[in-house]
Amino acid sequence: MAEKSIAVIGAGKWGQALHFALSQNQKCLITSRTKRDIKDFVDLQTALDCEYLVIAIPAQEIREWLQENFVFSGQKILVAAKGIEASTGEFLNEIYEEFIPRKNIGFISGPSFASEVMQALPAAIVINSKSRKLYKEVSPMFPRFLKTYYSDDVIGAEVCGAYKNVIAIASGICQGLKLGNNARASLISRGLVEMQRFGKEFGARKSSFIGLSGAGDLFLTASSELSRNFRVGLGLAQGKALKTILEELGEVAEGVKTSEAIHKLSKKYKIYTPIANEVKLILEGKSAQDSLKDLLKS
Ligand SMILES: NC(=O)C1=CN([C@@H]2O[C@H](COP(=O)(O)OP(=O)(O)OC[C@H]3O[C@@H](n4cnc5c(N)ncnc54)[C@H](O)[C@@H]3O)[C@@H](O)[C@H]2O)C=CC1
Ligand SMILES: O=C(CO)COP(=O)(O)O
Repeated sequence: MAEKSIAVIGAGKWGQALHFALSQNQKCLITSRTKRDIKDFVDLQTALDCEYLVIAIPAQEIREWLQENFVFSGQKILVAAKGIEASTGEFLNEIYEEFIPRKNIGFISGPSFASEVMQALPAAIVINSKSRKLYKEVSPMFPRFLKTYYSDDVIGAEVCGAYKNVIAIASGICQGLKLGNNARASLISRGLVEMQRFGKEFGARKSSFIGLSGAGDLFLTASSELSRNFRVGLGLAQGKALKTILEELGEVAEGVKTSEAIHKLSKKYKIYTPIANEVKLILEGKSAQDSLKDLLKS
């Protein structure tokens, strides 16, 4: 295995942005399931032979990808996805830990639109890992414009990153329905409370929700059309079918499937998750008007 070699797996928006960022301080390779004409592109095996892997494959695809492609040989992994597996309600750390020792895994969280990272605009992210050693190794790999913080609250970061996508859909609906800035701010702040209540059930730390991973990423995603999840909400408010919205988007909006996962988990553990529940119902066809107005009334 080469020394301090690093590769990004998955050449979507975030994978390419992370490749750009990580290429500032060292050579960084990139691969994806289809061959791409992009700088540093290598085949999957060459990428898998690297010591550090940044895996930027969407949450719903990761289990199958790991089963089919991954053999652990000491690699250290940074997980870039933000979502919860809908079919099982399992968190990504649970899935990854079936394949890789916990001490070798870190999760990237925080407010970080790929398009802004691609322009080298400043941002702050969190590397969440049970291993501070891993953080110390990977932190210098990031460029100056991406300031890194450390947290060991892996589950907190995961809940924040996944849940904010669902609230961003709700916020996009709110915006699309022209319910006003007051309504949107209320929705976002109640969303933060809801995320925290949900996370508490799984051992997430309160402080993560008021930091970069929680409030930081939620405020970003739930108030900008740069967010794919927010745009899903706008489309729903316009009465478009989900299928059409997702086809037009052409990129992943993790909040769609994550709302199913949250529903599954909140039912199982009896957690009060009113916003996520309404988002799931709207995605299934309930009128966005009725849903959001009811939610903000009750
Ligand atoms: N775009 C952004 O600003 C950010 C995205 N994220 C997260 O990163 C993850 C990826 O998002 P994006 O790259 O933006 O999405 P994207 O839709 O642009 O790209 C997803 C990539 O995953 C690949 N992929 C999908 N299924 C696969 C499979 N089964 N095997 C191999 N590759 C597969 C696709 O070919 C595509 O290249 C998501 O979980 C997202 O929430 C996190 C932070 C920022
Ligand atoms: O997670 C993100 C920014 O931190 C990106 O959000 P979207 O997937 O909604 O575009």
